[in-house]
Amino acid sequence: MLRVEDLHVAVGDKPILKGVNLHIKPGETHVLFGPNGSGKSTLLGAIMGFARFEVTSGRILFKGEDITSLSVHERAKMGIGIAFQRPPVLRGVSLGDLLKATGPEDNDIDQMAEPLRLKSFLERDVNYGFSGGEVKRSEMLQLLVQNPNFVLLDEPESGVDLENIALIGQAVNQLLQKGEFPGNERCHREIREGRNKAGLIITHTGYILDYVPADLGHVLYDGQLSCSGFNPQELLGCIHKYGYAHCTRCLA
Ligand SMILES: Nc1ncnc2c1ncn2[C@@H]1O[C@H](COP(=O)(O)OP(=O)(O)OP(=O)(O)O)[C@@H](O)[C@H]1O
Repeated sequence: MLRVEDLHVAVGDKPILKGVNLHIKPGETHVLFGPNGSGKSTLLGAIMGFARFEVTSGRILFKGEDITSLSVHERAKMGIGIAFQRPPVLRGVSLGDLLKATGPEDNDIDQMAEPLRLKSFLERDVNYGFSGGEVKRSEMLQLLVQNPNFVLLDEPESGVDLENIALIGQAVNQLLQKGEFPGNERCHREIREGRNKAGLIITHTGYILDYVPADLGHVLYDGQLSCSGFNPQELLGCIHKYGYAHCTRCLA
């Protein structure tokens, strides 16, 4: 579904990604670990097509098509969605209006907001005054409404309290067709029809893995995938034991 080939990305004049190769097949969930500043969000931003991430060489293919020069809007229409690490506040735009504008008419927004405990937030401006955990739940709700084929999740559980991580996990599973979620009939139809969604999740702690079954894990270190294609839980254990720089030690 997604193929990243020898991707080099710069932000301003600074090279951040220095030859990333990644292949995520339909139905697969991959996890991305790595130290602060190694380029994880840069990789997600480059896949989504944000202009500040300049692809200096390499390419990104989605559903077999080279999307390297496509706009964010075109990529979103092809089925890529992103949940930000630190999403912006949108003053003057209520969450309910945003959700109505981005999703199909047959979505029951109230019903979809209920399990994420966001029904009372629909009248509020997007993310304005939301707590850290509320922002993350709002990101999940926006993605559930958009219903993309491929999701990029940047630290979905960071700042979320222990009880609400389960809600985030449930939402991620719905996005990845690993479980049901109320109010989104289109998603349920797709699950029954067996469509294969896929995703790439950045996590530092791995807490989300307690709820979301993931297939493969990678470590981004100094702009490259230094350790790639391992069981995510085992990889997490190796990072704890040997650190990011030497995590291949117990896996290679
Ligand atoms: N405009 C800029 N000019 C110079 N460096 C930048 C600019 N924007 C981002 N960077 C740098 O790019 C590097 C990669 O950032 P990125 O957000 O991708 O890291 P990350 O792996 O997601 O980190 P974290 O785990 O802390 O979220 C960081 O060192 C950051 O400071």
